[in-house]
Amino acid sequence: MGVEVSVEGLTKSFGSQRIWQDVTLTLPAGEVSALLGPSGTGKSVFLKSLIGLLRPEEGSIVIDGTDILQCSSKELYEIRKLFGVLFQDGALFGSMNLYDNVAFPLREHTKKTESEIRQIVMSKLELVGLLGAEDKLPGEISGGMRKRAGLARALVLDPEIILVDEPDSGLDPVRTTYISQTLIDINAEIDATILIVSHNINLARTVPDNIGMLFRRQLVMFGPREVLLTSDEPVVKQFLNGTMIGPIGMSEEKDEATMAHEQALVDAGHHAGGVDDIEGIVPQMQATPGMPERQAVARRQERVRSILHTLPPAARSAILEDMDSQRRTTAFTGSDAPTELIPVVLR
Ligand SMILES: Nc1ncnc2c1ncn2[C@@H]1O[C@H](COP(=O)(O)OP(=O)(O)OP(=O)(O)O)[C@@H](O)[C@H]1O
Repeated sequence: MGVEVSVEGLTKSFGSQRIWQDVTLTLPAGEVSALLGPSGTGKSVFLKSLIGLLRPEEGSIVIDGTDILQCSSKELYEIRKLFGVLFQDGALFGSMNLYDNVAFPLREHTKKTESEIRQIVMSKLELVGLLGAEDKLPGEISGGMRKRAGLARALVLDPEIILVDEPDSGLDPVRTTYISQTLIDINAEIDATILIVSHNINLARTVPDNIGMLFRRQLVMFGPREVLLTSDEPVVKQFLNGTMIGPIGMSEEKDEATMAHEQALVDAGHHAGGVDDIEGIVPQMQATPGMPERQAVARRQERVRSILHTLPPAARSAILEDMDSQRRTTAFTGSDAPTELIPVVLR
């Protein structure tokens, strides 16, 4: 199973520019979490900090018992081996075909034979749906395929933590759903801790077990998906519905006067953009039939049950409703379930 990542009081600046401050959150072991936020709020900076590519000036990042901000460079090197990272553009070598790109970390960091490498590379290419494309160069395939290849490469060293930076960037909604399904399937197959950085609303609503959001240099919230998806926070609602009405502006946050002016325009009939409010919580994606069961589901249920009393009422009732419907599904598909379904005749 993947390891827990525990971040406390993390603050990062570049010179006098504060990116975010006092960020505290725990990525539960083996669960899928997502970090959302408008462009430029420092999501990628956060992701790079987790793997030690950037160094926050305050706070701690404890991974597998080691604070990577305090440890030696040798320890950091060891901790980094736990990670698989998918960068935005897949970060593939343009002159190597997909097979060699995916094989690269194995040739670089292990003493495996070419036949062992072949077995691993082909199984990861199959997992991301790229079998048959091994001979292609990155320049000959679509952006979605490049991301899949990047994901396959991130998986070959059996990572316990997978960081994914904007898996949807440059992809159409359908390809985004396919890559979302792949991420859920990967979690089912290897039970790794996954953090996805994204501003894709569909992905946020359907993929993660836990969601956090960065805004105005703060972590607005982080917790079980139901907390953010039922939140009344204006910035969260605006983000989830993609409208222009709310605190998020074109390039940065808005002031009160701008917000009042825009609200007046909408009250006068101007369309605020975005989609209509989606009532309730969209069901979370499940692993593709035939994949192993996601171990994270049961673990998360236990964990969430233990913190239920600390959650806002709307989130609490959404969680209880979900647990109830899962119980009913399990009861129906359990050993007492009818073995034959009565066919429905459509006329
Ligand atoms: N190495 C760096 N040196 C100086 N400033 C940086 C560096 N890396 C990022 N920044 C700044 O940090 C801020 C946050 O950038 P980041 O890329 O993390 O945002 P983001 O939330 O991932 O945005 P997007 O969703 O558009 O990718 C930006 O203002 C960026 O210019």
